[in-house]
Amino acid sequence: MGEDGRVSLWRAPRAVSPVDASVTLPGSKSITNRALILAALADGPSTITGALRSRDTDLMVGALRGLGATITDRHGGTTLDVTPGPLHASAVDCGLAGTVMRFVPPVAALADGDVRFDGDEQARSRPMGTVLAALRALGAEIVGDRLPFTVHGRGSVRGGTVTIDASGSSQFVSGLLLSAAAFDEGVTVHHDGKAVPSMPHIDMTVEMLRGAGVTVDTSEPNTWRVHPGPIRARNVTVEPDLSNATPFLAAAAVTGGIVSVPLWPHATTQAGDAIRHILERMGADVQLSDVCLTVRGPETLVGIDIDLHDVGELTPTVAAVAAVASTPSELRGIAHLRGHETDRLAALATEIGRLGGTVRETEDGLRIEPAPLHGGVWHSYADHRMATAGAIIGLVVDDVEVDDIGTTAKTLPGFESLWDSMLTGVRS
Ligand SMILES: O=C(O)C1=C[C@@H](OP(=O)(O)O)[C@@H](O)[C@H](O)C1
Ligand SMILES: C=C(OP(=O)(O)O)C(=O)O
Repeated sequence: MGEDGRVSLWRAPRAVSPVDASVTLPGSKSITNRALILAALADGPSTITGALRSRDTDLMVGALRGLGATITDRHGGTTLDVTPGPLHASAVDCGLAGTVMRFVPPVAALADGDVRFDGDEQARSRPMGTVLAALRALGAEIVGDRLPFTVHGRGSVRGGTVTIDASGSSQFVSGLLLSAAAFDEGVTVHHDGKAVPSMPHIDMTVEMLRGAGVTVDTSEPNTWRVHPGPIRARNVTVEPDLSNATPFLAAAAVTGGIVSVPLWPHATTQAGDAIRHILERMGADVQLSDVCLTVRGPETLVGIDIDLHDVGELTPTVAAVAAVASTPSELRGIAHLRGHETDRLAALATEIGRLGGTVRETEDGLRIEPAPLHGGVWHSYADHRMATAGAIIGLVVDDVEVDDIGTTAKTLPGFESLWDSMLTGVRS
């Protein structure tokens, strides 16, 4: 925001030559926020190393501190020491963070006292009703169906079995599972509806619960059963955020350059790992070594026909690459993106269209045709991944200006300087 109250424009740097850089990314938002919830409910103190510090993770730290956990930091903030405490009345600011608004209410239901939730104006339209109705069915008392709402915590929650339609967000399932072991009877979640999106994120939840000694039964399809019992305190090291790596790897793809990301895990539940195969299918050469992932962009980038249902978080990056590809792309299976930070399908169609692109919003995705793009203002809609999508296009299109580049602080503070360093070939 400028001094006059208007959102300032960031001139997206144009790549004057193919990029050639190594970019080290901070920790994963999704892993950090899960680790924080589990540590706050654990049976002793834990340490989280390599944590992401960003708006979304700071909101999670603030929420859990307010509820009673003691959280201190070291090493510039990226090592977090978490000591659980009795959970009590509080007020939670969710900002625009899906992980805070969906993961913290079950923790609040365990508190002794009222916990009021609110967030950004834009967060008030993000879907919440499914999680709150499920919590009520499990014995919690809640007033409201979307932000703002109040959880009347009574110190314990009965738990049991609940059937929900999680086709709107995997976070509905993850949120219930993360606290479930602390409910008297544990929780069994059945999903009934169209396919659940972002399944790798539910796998991440299950894997992290099991890592903390919680018994989770996933033997029946669309059913997750968490047994009641202690959540073991443990020290966790957070992987780099692979979704946040995708704009940098896309930079190699669109400029015909080369970008390496150190510490890319060989086995991971992060959705961002899918970028390897996506960029390969679009013509890039992708190599995963013991030390890093390296993407070399092709001479001619081709479009892609792909179902992104499992990895919807990558859509803004993939759409930006597709917008400058030589052949059409069809991105499918992502109707649920209409409930993300903003309606991402409408936002991408509008903004690529504004720069001269040909994009059609379909029932469950986007169809993007090759077209010569020109400069203009790219609107971010307070969405970090919209802002980085504008930056990708701006590498190869003159005079693209991104409004509110600062919104990238939701998950990647300092994005602009990391982007500049990539362009100047600094190896971070
Ligand atoms: O659990 C998580 O950490 C996330 C789950 C996904 O949400 P949806 O299932 O709503 O897409 C993903 O898009 C989001 O960025 C993070
Ligand atoms: C959908 C996203 O975030 P949130 O955790 O707020 O849902 C995202 O980061 O792409």
